[in-house]
Amino acid sequence: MERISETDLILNEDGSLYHLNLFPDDISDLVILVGDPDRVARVSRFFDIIEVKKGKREFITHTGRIGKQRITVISTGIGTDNIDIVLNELDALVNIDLDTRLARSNFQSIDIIRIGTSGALQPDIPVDSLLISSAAFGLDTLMYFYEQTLTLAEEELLQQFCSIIPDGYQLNPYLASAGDKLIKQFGTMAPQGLTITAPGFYSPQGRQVRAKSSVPQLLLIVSDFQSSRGKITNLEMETAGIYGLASALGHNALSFNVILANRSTNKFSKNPGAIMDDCIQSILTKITETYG
Ligand SMILES: O=P(O)(O)O[C@H]1O[C@H](CO)[C@@H](O)[C@H]1O
Ligand SMILES: O=c1cc[nH]c(=O)[nH]1
Repeated sequence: MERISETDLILNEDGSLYHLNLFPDDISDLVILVGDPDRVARVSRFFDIIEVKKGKREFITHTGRIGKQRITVISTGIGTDNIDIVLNELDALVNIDLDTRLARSNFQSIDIIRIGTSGALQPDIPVDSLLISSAAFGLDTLMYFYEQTLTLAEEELLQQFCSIIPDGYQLNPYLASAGDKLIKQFGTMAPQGLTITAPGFYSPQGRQVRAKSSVPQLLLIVSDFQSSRGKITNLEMETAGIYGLASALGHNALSFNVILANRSTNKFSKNPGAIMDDCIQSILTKITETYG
């Protein structure tokens, strides 16, 4: 086993992880990821007890319990570049001895559940509904930097998707899937769909404000895509990175998308806060039924 150097895995002066500012005891093996730092407290207010409240930059962490189940909720901020930080540091907290800087011999897998917002692509997906990403195409570049193993079916799906991207679009998508275990446990809670993880909110999600888009047909092309695993249902900014890195590290991940916008009908939720709160509550209820 090789010792991990001081610049490969950086610790703060107190020995906590560089960005998350956490120690191994601060987290559960069941982790909820949210984008918005303010959403952390909106999740943890349903905990019976909060044991840990820490943070640094956009990475706010609360750990507590519902009944006997210990749960950690962490904000990632926006984008897969932050997912790189959060997933690697979470994994380090459970699978690296921070004193010896050696990987622990007893690998521990964690369950990672994203509760995020998203825009639907298909006209029949209602605003304010919940959707599970069965898999996600990453239009960002995060997983170019990690070894990925795809099943034959995943390779075929990725090929199908790549074949509809017009020449000149300079997109090189990757694909990553939800963890089988969590799909089995939570998969009936909401419709499942294929997600696009975009490296931005505006032109990378087909929005036209003032800057001219170089991919003006993006929304049309991805909404028309029909695959053996159905249509592409929604756009957001983290899921493919979470699925890709969770799988590379041996963890299970599942992404819930609270649909706030419908890009086909141009409708936006009239009550995004209340809808998110309802979704958080039903996911926490299912978590307690499943793990409790
Ligand atoms: O609501 P969150 O979890 O941040 O998720 C979505 O909202 C943000 C964009 O507004 C992106 O992070 C996107 O993935
Ligand atoms: O359209 C949307 C809505 C929420 N989050 C996104 O990334 N896109």
